[in-house]
Amino acid sequence: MGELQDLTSLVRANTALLVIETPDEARVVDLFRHLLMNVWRPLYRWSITEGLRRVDLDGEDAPLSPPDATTTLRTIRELDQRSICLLLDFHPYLGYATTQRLLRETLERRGSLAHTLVLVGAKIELPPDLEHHAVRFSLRLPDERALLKLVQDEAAIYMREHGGKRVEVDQEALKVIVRNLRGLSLTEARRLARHLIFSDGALHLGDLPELAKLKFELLNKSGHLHFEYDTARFSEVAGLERLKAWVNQRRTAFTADALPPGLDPPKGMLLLGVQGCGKSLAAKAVAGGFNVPLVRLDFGTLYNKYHGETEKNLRDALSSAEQLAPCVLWIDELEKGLAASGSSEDGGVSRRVLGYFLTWMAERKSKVFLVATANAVHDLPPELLRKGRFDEIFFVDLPDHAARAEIFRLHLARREVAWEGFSLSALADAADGFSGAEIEQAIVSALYAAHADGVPVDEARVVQEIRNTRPLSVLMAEQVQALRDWARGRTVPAD
Ligand SMILES: Nc1ncnc2c1ncn2[C@@H]1O[C@H](COP(=O)(O)OP(=O)(O)OP(=O)(O)O)[C@@H](O)[C@H]1O
Repeated sequence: MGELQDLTSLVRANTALLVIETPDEARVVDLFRHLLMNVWRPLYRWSITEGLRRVDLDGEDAPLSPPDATTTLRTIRELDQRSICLLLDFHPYLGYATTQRLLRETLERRGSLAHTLVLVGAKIELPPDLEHHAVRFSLRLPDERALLKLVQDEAAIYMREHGGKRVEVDQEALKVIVRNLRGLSLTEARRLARHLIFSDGALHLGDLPELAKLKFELLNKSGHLHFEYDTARFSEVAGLERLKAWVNQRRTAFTADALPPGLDPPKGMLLLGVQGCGKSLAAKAVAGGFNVPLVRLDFGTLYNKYHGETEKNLRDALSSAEQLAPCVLWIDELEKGLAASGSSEDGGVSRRVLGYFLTWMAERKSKVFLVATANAVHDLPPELLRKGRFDEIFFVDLPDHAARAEIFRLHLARREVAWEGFSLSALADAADGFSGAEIEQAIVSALYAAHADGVPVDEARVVQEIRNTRPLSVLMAEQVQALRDWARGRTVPAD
């Protein structure tokens, strides 16, 4: 059913109080004007500046009474036909006892007809007494056709204001921009489109990072998501060949406008494994490869001692991520947020959080690709590892000889060291048992040492730093082996 039909049903059912949270006030008024074709009732609109006016007629009537909140409610109670009253930004006045009481009596229809009151505002919190009278209604967000039209309108405005100068449009970029405006209300999308167009009179691929950042700032209302400015490319990741091929196969299905027949959008993967072997880097590379924003959810910050708040925080964070779709949602150290304990020690909070998270994973349809990373696999709840939760569970092990050589090459090159003069194979031999992070650290230490001596870094110094390092695979040999044993049969090797 469309949103107009949904609203019509609610009005026909004589719903006493509708609450619509949106910045698109004008769209709500429009929608209700259309609704009058399905169910005829007088339509009134109120704001503190304009007072209560009837607006279903061709023009707009003069205000019925002074605009203050209590007089308005009294006027509404005296209306002699069942009416719809749109109250724009009325909720601040609910802080007053008289207003609150009057509204409650109106909703309970004591001495007045069965009017439908509609509270409209960007964010509406109701006193508990009123909340149970309210039906919250979400406006459907504009689709790509509406967004494309909006961008074109803004481009036309730009042209008018710049003496006929046309906006330079890269058609490929336009498609991606419109796709990335999804999840925003019309007002928000218009603001961002205007910003991109008016900043340089053009729409091009270079606008995408700015758009992703602005959209994130608008949508991360919960504050639990972090926007990761740094994504990566798979060319910066050594090894992990099977994982790369797997992601590559899913790229077009994730980014395509229309899904290939018979396929659901890929949902995500879990990366388990040894510390410092590139799990976080791979998460960043997935976002870079899909060309979508990367947002990180810090599970640890969701926990709150007040009853129900933790679940609410998770709900808000996941719903912000869905509004940001298409995006990659990265949950680092998943085991910290969803520890296997799930006992009643915490009043069942971790059980409920896990339950909500599993349902979300199973039921979501939006293009949020989840990349969860974890080190302490024994702490993960078994439900999470069951087949079908993630599309795939990869085990990221220590890099093999070829991957180590590639890690040396990548990191020497990144630090502008002429790696051609180094024997990458000899370095890879020396760094047997090292993680990528440890190799990177050895290069950095060698660079510091060479800098202090005022000479360029050479292979011998890097080898020296490697010899000075006791890698985690030695220091924690038993844990690493236990991890590998656990992973066998339960996960797919990433390499
Ligand atoms: N396969 C790799 N290719 C290139 N660089 C790597 C690789 N593995 C690790 N590194 C380097 O080590 C750094 C740290 O790795 P990263 O944080 O991705 O590991 P991790 O597995 O997520 O570790 P942790 O479990 O400790 O969070 C990376 O930023 C990168 O510079």
